[in-house]
Amino acid sequence: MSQVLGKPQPQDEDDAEEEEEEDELVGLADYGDGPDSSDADPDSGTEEGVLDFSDPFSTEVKPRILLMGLRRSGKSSIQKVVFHKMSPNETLFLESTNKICREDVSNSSFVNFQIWDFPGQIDFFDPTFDYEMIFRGTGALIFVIDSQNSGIEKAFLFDVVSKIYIATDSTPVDMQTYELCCDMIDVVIDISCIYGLKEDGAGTPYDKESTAIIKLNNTTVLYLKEVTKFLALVCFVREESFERKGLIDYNFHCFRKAIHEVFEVRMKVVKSRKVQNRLQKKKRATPNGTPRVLL
Ligand SMILES: Nc1nc2c(ncn2[C@@H]2O[C@H](COP(=O)(O)OP(=O)(O)OP(=O)(O)O)[C@@H](O)[C@H]2O)c(=O)[nH]1
Repeated sequence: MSQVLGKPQPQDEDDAEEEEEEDELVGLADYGDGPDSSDADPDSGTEEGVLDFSDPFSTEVKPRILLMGLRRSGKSSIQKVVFHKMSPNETLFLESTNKICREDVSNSSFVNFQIWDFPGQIDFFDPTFDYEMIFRGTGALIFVIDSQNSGIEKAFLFDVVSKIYIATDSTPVDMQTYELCCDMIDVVIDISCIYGLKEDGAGTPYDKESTAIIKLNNTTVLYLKEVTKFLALVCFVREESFERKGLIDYNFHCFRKAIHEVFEVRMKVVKSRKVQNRLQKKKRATPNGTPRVLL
């Protein structure tokens, strides 16, 4: 996470750790400082250069996304368009990446990971690289939305900053539907930025519960509801069902509660991991090499 200007600097290692811990916990509930890029030189042998993805004493264990592919195959473009709001046309002017770049993405409560961009010219199969590749599913988060009974035709749980959908129901996703949701998020987020998160925009049905409604046609309504400050549920609802909105709102209420519980568990896990790491470090050695705990 990048350093915050004007913030008093920690006095010692423990203070620094505590501050980092606080930052991470805050990061789960608030925006961080946005993406933080750094170049990692594979030859330098520094922390950034060594491709050690498994530091056992690391206090911050972030999932890592490795962008790998042929030269000029679009790795940097994906990163810029998804995380920096660069328009696809602008990627035409991107220069070739000539070293490994690492970026911390921590500007939302849910999306918190590192991206490593491996430039096309790097021979990833060079035996001097010590790496391990793990492909992990993101894990579906949509608990059961009672779509049949509530009249919801399609539901997405979005990270509103990156507009990545974290989860969706089991019906197929088509690009048009997805793009419509993204446009709606853009509009709602713009309005909420202008008028303050909990205020109505002029003529826009953005009420105090952070809800937005757009009537698409005679049969479907697009319904957005804020789940947390960073997550929004966007649903396509049949209009006749929307008239009985109580059931949808009840479903939403249960869903929101479950999501909040997930975050509470996550906060507890992060906190206990930090405590464990600190204990482990203290046990290791004093500055003169004497073990702190005499056996
Ligand atoms: N037509 C088309 N062009 C693309 C697409 N994605 C990226 N490009 C273009 O391809 C060129 C290379 O894109 P980069 O994102 O720099 O590729 P890279 O894989 O990071 O390249 P290296 O850094 O050399 O490894 C740019 O001019 C992009 O505008 C795509 O989906 N379609």
